[in-house]
This record gives sequence, structure tokens and C-alpha cells, in this order.
Amino acid sequence: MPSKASDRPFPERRRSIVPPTRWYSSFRQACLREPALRGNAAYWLQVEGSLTRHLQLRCQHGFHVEVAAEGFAVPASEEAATLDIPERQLAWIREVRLCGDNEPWVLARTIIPLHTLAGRGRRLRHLGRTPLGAWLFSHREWTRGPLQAGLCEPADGRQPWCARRSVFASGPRQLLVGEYFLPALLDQAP
Ligand SMILES: C=C(O[C@@H]1C=C(C(=O)O)C=C[C@H]1O)C(=O)O
Repeated sequence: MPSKASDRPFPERRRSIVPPTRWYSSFRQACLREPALRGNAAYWLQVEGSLTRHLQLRCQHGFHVEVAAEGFAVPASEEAATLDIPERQLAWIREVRLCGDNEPWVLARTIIPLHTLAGRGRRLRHLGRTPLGAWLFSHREWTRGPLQAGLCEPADGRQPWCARRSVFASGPRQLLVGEYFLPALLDQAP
């Protein structure tokens, strides 16, 4: 049984933990398609700053990151296009569950292109259970691009139905972070 994050590779045949998602250029655009976004989801899809930090602040017993899979794999063509990297080029893909009070609240999928992993970016392959948000927001040179809103196709009522994502950039380096909100979080008052 794998015990460390590095023991959980990301072969292409491994299923992603996040559902298929259709992305919209803004929260408002997604609301035109799905008015239910104007409920509790509105807060989470638009909240600024580190999502990790916002989640930590609402935990009573503790916050942790559970690594579902990380390793080199080929991103979806639409993800490669969003990052402007060649289609079929390998990237470091990290999928985690952000857990509050021992319950998964958010699923996150991050695509880190090869050129971002060079030099100091090497560290990004060894985050393990350290939240990526803590790293990004403590390195001031990283800035976040506009937030897109996503409507998911959940396989069942326990999967996320909405998400958000954005590109973080530091000079020529960039990475794409998608955050998928689980009903366990959305059912709480924001
Ligand atoms: C971008 C952030 O980082 C969070 C932490 C992640 C991780 O550890 O892989 C992934 C996505 C985010 O939800 C944030 O906190 O805003």
C-alpha cells in the first residue's frame, strides 16, 4: 500500500478525483447558466486571498491536506491551452483534498508546467501535505490571474457541482489551480 505522496504516481489511466467541468470566464457568466450559484457558492467562488487560509479560519478542530495523487502526466487539452503549453507535454499534476475538521471540503487540481518546475520551482514537486496556497501566498512574486467559474458534472450528490480556477504567475512561470467545492462545505452558511 502506498504510504507517501511520492508513492502515488499519476499514471494517465488513474481517474482524476475532480468531475468534468465546463469553465466560464467569470462568476457572472456562470450565473447566467446556473442561477443556483447565487446561493452559498457565491461566497466561495469569489472570495479573495488564499482559500487555504479561509478554510483554516473556519475549522474548529483542524485543517489538513490529503494528497490523492501527484506526478507527471499529460493535462487535458483545454488545460494545456489555458496555460499556453504544447498539447501532450507532460506537467506535474497534483490532486488533493482540503479537509476541515477531518472532512473533505474542497478538491483541488493543480497543473504545473515543466518550465515552472525549474530552479526554485523544483520545490513544487515536494509539497506533500503542505498546502500550495501557503507556498504561493508567502512568495510575493506570484500573482493570481482572473478567477474563472466552473459548472461540474457530478457523478453523484457527494461530488462537487461548482468550482473556480485561476492561473498564478511569477514572470514566465505559471501554474493553474482549480478548486472544487464539496457539498459538505457549501451546505454550511458562508
Ligand atoms: C491556491 C491555494 O492553494 C490551495 C492548496 C492546494 C494544494 O495544496 O494543492 C491547491 C489548491 C488550493 O486550494 C489557496 O490556498 O488559495
